[in-house]
Amino acid sequence: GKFTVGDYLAERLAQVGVRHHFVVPGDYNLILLDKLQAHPDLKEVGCANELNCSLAAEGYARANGISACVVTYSVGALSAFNGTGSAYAENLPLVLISGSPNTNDPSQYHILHHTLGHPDYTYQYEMAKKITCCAVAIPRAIDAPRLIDRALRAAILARKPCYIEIPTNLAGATCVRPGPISAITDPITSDKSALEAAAKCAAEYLDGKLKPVILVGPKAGRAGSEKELIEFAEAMGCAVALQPAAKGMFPEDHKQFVGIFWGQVSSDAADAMVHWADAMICVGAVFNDYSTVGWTAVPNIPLMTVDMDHVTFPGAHFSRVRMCEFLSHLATQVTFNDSTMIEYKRLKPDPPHVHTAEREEPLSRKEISRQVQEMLTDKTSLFVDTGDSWFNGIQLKLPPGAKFEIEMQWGHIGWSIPAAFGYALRHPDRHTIVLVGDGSFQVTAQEVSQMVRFKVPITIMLINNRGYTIEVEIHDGSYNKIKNWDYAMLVEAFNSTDGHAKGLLANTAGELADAIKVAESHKEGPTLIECTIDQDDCSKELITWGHYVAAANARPPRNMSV
Ligand SMILES: C/C(NCc1cnc(C)nc1N)=C(/S)[C@H](O)COP(=O)(O)OP(=O)(O)O
Ligand SMILES: [Mg+2]
Repeated sequence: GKFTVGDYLAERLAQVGVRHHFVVPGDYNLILLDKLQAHPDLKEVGCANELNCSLAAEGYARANGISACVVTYSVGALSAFNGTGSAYAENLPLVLISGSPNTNDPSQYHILHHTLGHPDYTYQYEMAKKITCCAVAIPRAIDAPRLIDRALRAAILARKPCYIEIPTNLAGATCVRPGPISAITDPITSDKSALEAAAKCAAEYLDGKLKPVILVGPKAGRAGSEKELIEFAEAMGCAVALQPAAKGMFPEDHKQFVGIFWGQVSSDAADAMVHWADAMICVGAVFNDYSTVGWTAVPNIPLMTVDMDHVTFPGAHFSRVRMCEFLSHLATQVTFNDSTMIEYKRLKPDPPHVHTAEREEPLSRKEISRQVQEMLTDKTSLFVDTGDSWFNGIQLKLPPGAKFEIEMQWGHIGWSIPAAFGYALRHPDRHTIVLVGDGSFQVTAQEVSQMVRFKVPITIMLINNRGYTIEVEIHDGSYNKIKNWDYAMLVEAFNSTDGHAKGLLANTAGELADAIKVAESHKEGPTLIECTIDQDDCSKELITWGHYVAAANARPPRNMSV
């Protein structure tokens, strides 16, 4: 048959590495879905709603490097904007694709369904521009190759989402076949002179410094620089601290790992090392209100920062220097200096004694963490949702090979359920485990039914503390209470007559241990374990962190009258 706009998009998505595309159908995108479905390399994954569809694509992009979410106009896309915002905040190239009205409708001033009820349908495209690095609306079939290629290349280079809007009557319109994919995927390498000048500046910055420390942030992983980071760190010989959102991006069993730097809620004396440093090399770091504990933990020495495509020093900036190329170049230039590791050996706290609860003891947060720690292997990918799960997850020690996924910049409660689903489809080889609170779970619970449908054996540790405990610790009120569900029963409901999920309840340490054994041998579908703990049984880190974040939120408005 004829080659169409939809076929062009399908071929390009397959060429950039997409193997599953996440969809919710609607009459503006049905022809497009047919074309995507027809591509041999693409597997269509239906989701229960467009918020979850976009969050599943966000999680898929973490596993695959790029993802696609296909929704219908307005009623679909406006929900998918939330997962797209997450992809923007988290530096993930999610391709948001939306069907849109027939190209004849605007000039006929037609009032159409799913729209705001007036004949101007450009509002979605205008909104999409704000939350993507490139937004295109295809006006004619002949423009499709140029605009689709532009959006895909922009997303791949910037590691940000892009938006492609395809009118319902263009998806099946005739289109030329795509040219070489290298035109889309070839990276922009560092400018040679900028790279050399930046390396020279680094030598000057480090010259004479006695106690350099490397601080790793979340963009180090997103830039695909984990290998070069290890090379650089080993050439330096110095302490390596990680921001919480970067957990898992540098091996925690590495001899130079000194813990998570998170101000007063740091782990393993990482804060002492950062405060002791006389030089700090920030690699992909993001200093926001949460990672600086309400601005109480902002480094106060001059920094050298290595970002995804530029490098800065006190008094210098170099554009078009790619992080991975700069780090591996520096690794051949720097002088080995392990003074910080010698000091760390003096400071490193002894591992805390962890109490093992008796089987009949009521479950506590500490006992859950102890048992989850024992679940972690080199095959584990651990997702931690917004809530005390952040703190419990970040305090866990990752064994070699274990991976960690967190959404600390966007922080959408419930993200972990669809995101883990999308991730696990791309990584069936890994054991995906989710740490999620009861409040978060209630936001996106429907996607457990997709885990049942696609037989994805994810283990969901649902921490039921009867409400929004993070919010309770920041600022309490009746709004932090939620209606309790029978979570184990809910999973049975998703099974209906043809599902194989397991829903288990653990009120005691023994029941949790037994439930984890069931989960580890259950491969036919997800296992949800509801772990009940007291509402105020939260980590000490959450209470400290919540106190400072609440203070930052409460800063009075500057006196504007003078
Ligand atoms: C309501 C909200 N944040 C505000 C919020 C509201 N809506 C969205 C989409 N995202 C958000 N972060 C948060 S962190 C709750 O404490 C989460 O509760 P839960 O999942 O139960 O975890 P904890 O009990 O450990 O806090
Ligand atoms: Mg809760």
